[in-house]
Amino acid sequence: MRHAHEVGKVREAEQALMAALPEGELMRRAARGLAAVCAPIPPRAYGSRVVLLVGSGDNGGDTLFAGAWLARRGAGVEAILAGSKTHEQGLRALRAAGGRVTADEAVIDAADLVIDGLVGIGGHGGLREPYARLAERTAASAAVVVACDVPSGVDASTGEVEGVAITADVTVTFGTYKPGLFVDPGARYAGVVELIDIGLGPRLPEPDVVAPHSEDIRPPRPSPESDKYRRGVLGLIAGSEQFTGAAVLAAGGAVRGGAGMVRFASVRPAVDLVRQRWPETVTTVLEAGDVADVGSLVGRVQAWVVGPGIGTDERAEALVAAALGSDLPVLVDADGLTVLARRRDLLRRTAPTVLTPHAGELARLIGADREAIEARRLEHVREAAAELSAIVLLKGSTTLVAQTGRPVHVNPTGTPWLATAGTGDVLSGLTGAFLASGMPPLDAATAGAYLHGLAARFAVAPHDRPGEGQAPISAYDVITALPRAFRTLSGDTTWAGPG
Ligand SMILES: NC(=O)C1=CN([C@@H]2O[C@H](COP(=O)(O)OP(=O)(O)OC[C@H]3O[C@@H](n4cnc5c(N)ncnc54)[C@H](OP(=O)(O)O)[C@@H]3O)[C@@H](O)[C@H]2O)[C@@H](O)CC1
Ligand SMILES: Nc1ncnc2c1ncn2[C@@H]1O[C@H](COP(=O)(O)OP(=O)(O)O)[C@@H](O)[C@H]1O
Ligand SMILES: [K+]
Repeated sequence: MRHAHEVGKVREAEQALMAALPEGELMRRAARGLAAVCAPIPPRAYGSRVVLLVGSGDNGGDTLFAGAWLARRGAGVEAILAGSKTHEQGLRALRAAGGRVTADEAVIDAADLVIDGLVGIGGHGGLREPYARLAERTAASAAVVVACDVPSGVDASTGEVEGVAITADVTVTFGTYKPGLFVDPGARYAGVVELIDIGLGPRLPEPDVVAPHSEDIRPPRPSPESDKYRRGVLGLIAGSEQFTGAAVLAAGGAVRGGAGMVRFASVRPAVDLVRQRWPETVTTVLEAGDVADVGSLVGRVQAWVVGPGIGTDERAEALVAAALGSDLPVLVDADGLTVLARRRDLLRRTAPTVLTPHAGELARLIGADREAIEARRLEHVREAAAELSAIVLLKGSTTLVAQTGRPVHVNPTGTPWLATAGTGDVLSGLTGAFLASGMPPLDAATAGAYLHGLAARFAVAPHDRPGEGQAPISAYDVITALPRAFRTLSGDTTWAGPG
């Protein structure tokens, strides 16, 4: 897992470490790390044009020291001092190394490399002038842009961006990742993120946000003792007279997600279609009076998924109530979430509940504004998990999974091509398969988002070659690419079976 800490925790750890080190040592480590990442970037070491954007705090200090290092190795370094004051030792070091100070902002236009040291973790609110103007000019230049610690204008703790921010190709961050580098909109501005170890690690507390690596994703694998029941039976309630496709897609996610069995219940047209496409499912046709008894009609299951395409009428409400009335893990998605917005009482239960809203659905659930959720995803997903007593997977650009008392999990896979109807249904079926296997719900949701996003990437660019173009995908293509996504996980590439 990559760990990210909010600013307050970074500052505390930094204070403790600083007290144990000679003065200036921490900044030296940060600046050396920044310079080492920057050094190979310009087309030539000698005579390359490097511009430093220097603010009034220590972020500017790091940048000046890194600039001094580059100047000593032959780069032409010019610093724009944009703050009300400047880090004095940093400025002395730059001048001693042959770097210059300039007031001419046009140097940005011709730069090979711009290092953004305007603000780091001390930033708050939108960028003020002249910082905003410098950020815009930098965006218009052809220079490679490296942000020191965080792109200026991005809130390090939340990823919020108010107005203009530096758009970086690379962000060199110190001591620990910052949540704002993982979560949109901030993540979009960060580019590739490089972490520099400055010795903070042992002094850091529990992370606020974590991003899994592929080795952290461990979907259930059958063992020699497995049978279909022990692998986990998923009960899936999806589809209606009007919406049948959602049922087929959710069933596909569950089947390809490795459920031992999928028991599917719905009205006749949805059952017929699911049977046709996924004959391996065991189906139950629900007549008008069957709804409240769906649990006993379907038979034994280890988890439920309810919601995709069920509509939002009274019948749908009864289906959601029936699933949540069980003492099993239940994932509620799509129409099921719309029903829950008016029946939050159904969430009072002891077994785990997983909710998989997009921002619009979450807005209805917690009575918030959709735009506010998009702008401050971390805050809202945490709030929702606490308020709804559920594990909440918030979909969209950067999917987040929150469970109260645990770091928020941020999904590193996915692609904007996923923004197409039906892909969410695949995710709910897939995650349901993991829940049915007995996986803890936070892990199930994290693994679901990861594999779903990876499958989508494979579907978009199947050959995985550098420079390969991308093509639009359907939700069905994501299902088809799921086996390949599973196989990339560590340990799944070699077959050590019989023979
Ligand atoms: N922590 C660590 O482990 C280590 C930290 N290190 C480095 O220190 C950095 C933190 O330095 P820092 O505390 O001096 O704050 P910093 O980010 O330079 O900004 C403060 C200045 O910005 C200004 N300002 C704020 N918002 C603004 C806005 N919207 N628009 C315009 N201006 C704005 C604000 O002005 P004010 O609002 O107070 O008037 C204040 O003057 C950190 O990111 C890392 O690079 C490393 O050296 C070693 C290890
Ligand atoms: N801009 C985006 N970038 C990356 N992924 C996105 C983006 N927008 C949507 N997605 C993903 O696409 C899927 C859409 O799900 P959802 O909105 O529930 O669609 P549907 O209800 O039609 O199935 C989710 O997995 C979501 O995370
Ligand atoms: K910065």
